[in-house]
Amino acid sequence: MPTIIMTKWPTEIDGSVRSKAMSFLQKLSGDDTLPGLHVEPIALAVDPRVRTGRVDQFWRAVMFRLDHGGEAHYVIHGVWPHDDAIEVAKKVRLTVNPINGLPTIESVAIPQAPPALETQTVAVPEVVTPLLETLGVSRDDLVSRLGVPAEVADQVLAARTEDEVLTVAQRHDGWLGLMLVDLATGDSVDDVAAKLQIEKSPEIGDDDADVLRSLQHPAARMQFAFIEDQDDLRRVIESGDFGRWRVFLHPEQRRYVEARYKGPARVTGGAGTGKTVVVVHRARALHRSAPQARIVMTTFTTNLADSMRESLEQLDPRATRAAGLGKPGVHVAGVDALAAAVLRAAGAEINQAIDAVLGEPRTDPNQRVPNQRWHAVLGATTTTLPESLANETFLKAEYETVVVPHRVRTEEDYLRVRRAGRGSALDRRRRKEVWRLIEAYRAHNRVDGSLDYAEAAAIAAAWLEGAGGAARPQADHVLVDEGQDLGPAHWQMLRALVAPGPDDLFIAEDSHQRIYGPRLVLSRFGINVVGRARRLTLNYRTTAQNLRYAMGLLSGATYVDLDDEPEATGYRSARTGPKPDIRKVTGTGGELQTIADVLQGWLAEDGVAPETIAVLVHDRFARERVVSGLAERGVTVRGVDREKPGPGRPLVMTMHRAKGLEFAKVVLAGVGTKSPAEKGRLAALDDAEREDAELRARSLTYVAATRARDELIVVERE
Ligand SMILES: Nc1ncnc2c1ncn2[C@@H]1O[C@H](COP(=O)(O)OP(=O)(O)OP(=O)(O)O)[C@@H](O)[C@H]1O
Repeated sequence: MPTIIMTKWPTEIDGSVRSKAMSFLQKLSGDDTLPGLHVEPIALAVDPRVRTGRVDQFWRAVMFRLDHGGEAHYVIHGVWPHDDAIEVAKKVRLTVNPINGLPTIESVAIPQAPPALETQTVAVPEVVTPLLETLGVSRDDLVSRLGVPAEVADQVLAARTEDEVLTVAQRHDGWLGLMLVDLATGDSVDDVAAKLQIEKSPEIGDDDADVLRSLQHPAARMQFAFIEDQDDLRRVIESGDFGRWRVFLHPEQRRYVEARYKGPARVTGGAGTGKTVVVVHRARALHRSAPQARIVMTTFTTNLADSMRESLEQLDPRATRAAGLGKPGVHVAGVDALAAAVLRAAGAEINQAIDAVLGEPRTDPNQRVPNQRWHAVLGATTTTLPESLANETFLKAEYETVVVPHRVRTEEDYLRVRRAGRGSALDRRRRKEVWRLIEAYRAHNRVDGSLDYAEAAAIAAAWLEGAGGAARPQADHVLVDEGQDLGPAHWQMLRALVAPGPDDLFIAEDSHQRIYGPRLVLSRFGINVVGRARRLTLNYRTTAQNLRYAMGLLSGATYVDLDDEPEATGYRSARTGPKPDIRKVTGTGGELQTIADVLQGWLAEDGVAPETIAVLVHDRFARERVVSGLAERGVTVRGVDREKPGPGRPLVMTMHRAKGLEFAKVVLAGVGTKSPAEKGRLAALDDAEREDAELRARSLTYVAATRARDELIVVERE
């Protein structure tokens, strides 16, 4: 039976043609000799492998036929109206690059347009050394080492700035475009060759078997997908632009999806580099190779867990959802929901685990402590501690990063515990005083019998580790997204959820986006990823201009990853667009009017779906203010809290809520301003705590700025 190999189609086709194309390809993959398919060569075509096929009376498919091992293989180039299809078919050619062994589809009769070297973003002086020359990349490197076609090499060598190289890169899909982006952003020729897994002298010719081999190369699979079954086919045809992640992985993404590790592994990468995509694909790959395996996919927030679950369903509707924690299939849940599931699974045995962590019972372990509890405790208890310690931020952090994970049950335990990683030193007298507040906190919780989130996770960990019995792992593979936001007790629980072994834990993280969790080092929790930590660098989401602005927000601060190593930067994007627009405004009125004007302008543009526009603000109060302020100015928007955003209106949400989401156009409001309450809170903190709070505030703005795919407007109050 013929094999179908799909490409990213260069033409836009609407739904009805798509379903006809689907039925054509289904028939083709069953029997390519069926007369109704009209699979025919084209006279005078530059490539003798080219064929056309009849999709319907009006539409034709253009494809390449390759014969190998007694079977036909069809590389589907696209679907066009009849006459256009014949024109395309005459000119198009599928070749193997003789230097790097990668496949290329080129249209021989259409000359390459010269690079449009002017861009609106950079003022270039008259005489400037071309960028690649400055970076030490020669024509010989490009042509003879990497296999860049000579005319493209000449164009990029003439380009003076990064944006000019990106303009050339944007004209070339697949490995060639990617190569140019990586070179423009400073990768060495060797780095590029290694990333794309290009061998020095691939022994590859140009017959059908060679072409097929080249189509299987990891770098080729960014553009070419071998179809295994009808579901695969449907996924590729229906995916469109936004569904490409389901099919065409970057070679590095593919590597981390397919790699099998001896123990925990970690992938880092800036916002939008496709970490979530890797986690979801990897979960599916593990599930496919062992359908009975118990796979857990988790992240910090419930909203993100929901969207990962949806992504898995889109990727593979047949992937089995586990019937619950500890059952075969894929179980997707936010990390705190996971803790709750463990507590439920433990039944009465949980009491021993509660005792191991708290040293006292809780009557209602499934109930969570209300948000304001530390506040209430501070209001009701006198203390001799200075304000820099007697505040909610310090006490909560001390409790969640020292007391709970160390299972400190008594004052004596607390006086002895190591407070590694905590900024403020505490002498014995102060420790006693802190412990008094912790006792008060626990006393409040005893009354309603509840646990806070950190306690619940630590108790879940204790039960899984075997408090009162043997260890009780509930999973074979655990995959974690947004790892930077998890706290110590979460890691204890995840470590205990799966027995140490091959592919036990896979973690995606970006320390630049740490907005919830404390700084911590994974090895303290028995999670050792040394030698298995990897990095993604290509941003798929946002334009190079937005990315530069977002990275600029981080400059000057120091970030370390979950291995305590400095976080790298060097992220790049293959897309270009307008520079972010920074608008200075005066007062709340000025801010609201500017946002209203921007939204009205965007809504008036053709083809803009309102729900792809978002206004991101600091907190719920600002959200409510913006929603009503815009309504007063005639712009109806939708304030989004925890629920799934609906269609039809621009959205207003907090920057925290926007984590993991993306929008075509984004307004960031309130950047650079702090409310009086926030100023007061920061002023009360000690230096270490304040520094961390400020780092997180920066990260929050970075998270928000990286939600914009195309356009970003930042409204700053003077
Ligand atoms: N191989 C790919 N092909 C096309 N699009 C991709 C690919 N990988 C990722 N994307 C797209 O890039 C965007 C960002 O991907 P994803 O959310 O996985 O990144 P992330 O690193 O988890 O981002 P963040 O840390 O900001 O949440 C998504 O729209 C995703 O569909």
